[in-house]
Amino acid sequence: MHTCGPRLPPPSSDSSQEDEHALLEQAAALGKAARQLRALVADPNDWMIEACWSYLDVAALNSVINMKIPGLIAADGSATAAELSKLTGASPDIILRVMRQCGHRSIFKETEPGRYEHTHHSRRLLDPHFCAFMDYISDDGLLTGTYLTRNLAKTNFHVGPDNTCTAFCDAFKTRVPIYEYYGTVDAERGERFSKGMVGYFEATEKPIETLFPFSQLAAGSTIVDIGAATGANAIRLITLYPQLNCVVQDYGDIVSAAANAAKTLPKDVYDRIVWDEYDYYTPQTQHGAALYLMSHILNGNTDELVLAPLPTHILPLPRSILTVHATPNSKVVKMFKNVVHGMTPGSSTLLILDWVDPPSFGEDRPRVFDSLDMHMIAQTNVYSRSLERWDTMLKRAGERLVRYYTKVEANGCAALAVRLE
Ligand SMILES: C[S@@+](CC[C@H](N)C(=O)[O-])C[C@H]1O[C@@H](n2cnc3c(N)ncnc32)[C@H](O)[C@@H]1O
Repeated sequence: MHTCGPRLPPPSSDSSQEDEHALLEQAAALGKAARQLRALVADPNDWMIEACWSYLDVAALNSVINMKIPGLIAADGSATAAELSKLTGASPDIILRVMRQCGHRSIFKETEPGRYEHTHHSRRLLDPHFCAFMDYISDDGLLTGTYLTRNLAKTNFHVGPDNTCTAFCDAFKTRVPIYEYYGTVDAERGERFSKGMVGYFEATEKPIETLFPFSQLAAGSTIVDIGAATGANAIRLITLYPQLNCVVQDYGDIVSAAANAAKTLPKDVYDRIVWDEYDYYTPQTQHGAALYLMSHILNGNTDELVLAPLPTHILPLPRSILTVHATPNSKVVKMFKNVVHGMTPGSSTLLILDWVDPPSFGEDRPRVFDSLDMHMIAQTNVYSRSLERWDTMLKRAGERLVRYYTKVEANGCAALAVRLE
C-alpha cells in the first residue's frame, strides 16, 4: 500500500524471489493446517499438559547452546553423549536428558541410544547470529517470562506506565530499562543481543533493500542508522549501494563493539561509515541527512498516555481512583521530535522499520507476531501498534511529519517513510 509520496518509486523484486515467497507461504499454510489437525485430535489432557511443560523445551535448548553442543556435532555427522561429555566436561546424564527434550521438538535426532545428529532445524544453530538470538530468547526471554504474570498482577493486569518497571526489571532486579541495561550495565548481554537481532531479522524479515527503494537515493546521500546495534542495516545498504554512506549511532559501548567488528569489512565500505555515540533521547546531531533510519527501536519505547492503576496492595479503593497516578509518557514522540532537529524539510526521510499490528483475528493471527508482542510487553511494557496509532504518534510530534510511503507485510513487518513538511 502506498500513499502520496515524493520522489521515490516502489522497490522491485525479481520473479525467483516471488516464487520462493509463494512456496514459503504454501508451506506455512500446510504447517498451520497440520497444527490445527493436531489440536483437533489431541487428548485435551495431553494437549494442556504439553503446553505447560514446553518451558522445559526452552530451558533444554538454552543448556544445549550454553554447552556449545551444536558446533560439536558435525553438520553431516554424529556424536555420542560420551563424546559430548568429554568435549564439554558436562555430565552425560544431563546431556542425554537435554538432548531428549530437544529431540521432541525435532531439534537434533537420536539415531541410536545416546548418539545424536543434526536435523535441518538444529543446523540453524550453527549460524552464530541466529544462535545468539535463540540464546537471548531462551535465556533472558524465558527468565523475564516467568516474571510477567507477577509483574502484571501488580497493576491489576494493565501494562505498566513505563519501561523502568517491566517484568525484565523485576527479573534482573533493576530499574534500568532493558536496552539501556544492555548498553551500559551488562556489555556481554548487550553484545549477544546485538548479534541476536541480526540473526532474528535475517531469519524473519525480508532483506531491508526490498522494503524501500534505497537505490534511488542520490549519490553522496547519508543514511543515519539510529539505535543501530551492530549497524548491520546501514552497512548492508552501503555495501549494496556504493553511492551511499552512513552514520552508525548507538550507546558508546555498542558503537565501539560494532566498529571493532566492522574492521573485517572491505576498506571501501568501512571508509564510508561514521561511528557516532549518540543518545536518541537527545536532539539529533547529524543534520540534513537524506535518510534517518529507526529500525526496531521505537517498539521498545512507551508512547501511550498510560492509565496505570495503583498497585493492588493499596486496594480496596474505589475503582474511580485507580487512574490517579496516570503518567503521560511519550518517549516515542520525544524521539520523533529529536529526529526532526536533524531533518531538512522536503528532502530528508525518516524511515521507520517496525511492526504494525495486522487487523486479523483468531486462527488467522500471525503466531510469531503475537509472541513478539507479549515478549515486548515483558521486556519494555509496550504494546504493538496499529497503523492509526503510528500516525497519531507522528502527529503528536508536531503535525509536520507526514507518512508518504507504507509497506506492511502479512506478518506485521512494516516500513513507513515519513517526510518533514
Ligand atoms: C532492538 S535493537 C535494534 C537494533 C537495530 N536498529 C536493528 O534493527 O537490528 C535497539 C537498539 O537501540 C539501542 N538504544 C537503546 N536506547 C538507546 C538510546 N537512548 N540511544 C541510542 N541507542 C539506544 C540499543 O543499544 C540497541 O542497539
